[in-house]
Amino acid sequence: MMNSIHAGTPEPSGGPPAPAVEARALTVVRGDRSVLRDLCFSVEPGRITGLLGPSGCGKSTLMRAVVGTQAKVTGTLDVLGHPAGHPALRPRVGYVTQAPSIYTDLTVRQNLDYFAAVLQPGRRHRDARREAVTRTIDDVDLASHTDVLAGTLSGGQLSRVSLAVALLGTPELLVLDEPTVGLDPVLRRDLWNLFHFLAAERGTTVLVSSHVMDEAERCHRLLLMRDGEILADDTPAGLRTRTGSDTVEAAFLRLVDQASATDTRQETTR
Ligand SMILES: Nc1ncnc2c1ncn2[C@@H]1O[C@H](COP(=O)(O)OP(=O)(O)OP(=O)(O)O)[C@@H](O)[C@H]1O
Repeated sequence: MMNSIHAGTPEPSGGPPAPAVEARALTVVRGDRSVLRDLCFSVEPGRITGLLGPSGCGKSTLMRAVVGTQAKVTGTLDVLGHPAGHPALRPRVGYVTQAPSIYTDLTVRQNLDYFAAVLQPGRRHRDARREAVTRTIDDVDLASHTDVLAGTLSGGQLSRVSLAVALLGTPELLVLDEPTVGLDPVLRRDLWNLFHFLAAERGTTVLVSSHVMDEAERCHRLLLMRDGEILADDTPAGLRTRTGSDTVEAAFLRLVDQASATDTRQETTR
């Protein structure tokens, strides 16, 4: 296994490590609506940050903004020390969308060979490419399926191929949009073990969205979203404690109820 520590390294001044992602007054307009409003948060390097919230609250939009594929973004959004979408970030950020983006008429290995060649073209990188392809197949536990056509894989296997593609360049920041949707409990557990391995052993910063609240407990830190805003930014234990709840799900529901009550009060005083 490679063991290149990228993030979490203290600043030369000895201060805390710089955030992997930092947003200030981040607003995104889609159609005629502000779907993210005035967000301020930072993502710790080398840790797993979960982005949680109900369907439509803006998780994918926020991830797209972080990887630089979202239009109409205003405010400040810095990623690994550059403005989001900066060309220097391309090899440093891995992104897995909800829909697997791989070629179904190629085998698992052919897909990875192809994307590895896009990342590191040329004969002189041949050995590095081969090493990266073997490493990522191993990471996602698909060694027994390397010569299987992607079109004949199950949904869970397909999403693991997508993840392997994102891991090819050993990204410092891995952005994962609902990677465990539709997976069985064993696969979900294996994927979460992989995320923890990546954070702990390679120093990878993982930003992962989910609307499954039990996955929240597996994150180091959580950003809870509701209707384009961040409702809470805390550790799972911190959220449970400050809301007096037994689970993150109960904490989230309590925060939603509080926010709804505030909204109603504001409506009635207008
Ligand atoms: N092309 C678009 N034009 C206008 N509004 C859009 C567009 N795409 C998404 N939206 C709206 O933006 C909001 C946020 O969508 P987004 O996909 O980011 O939510 P999400 O939290 O990722 O949802 P899910 O969990 O279902 O994937 C939603 O209300 C959605 O209706």
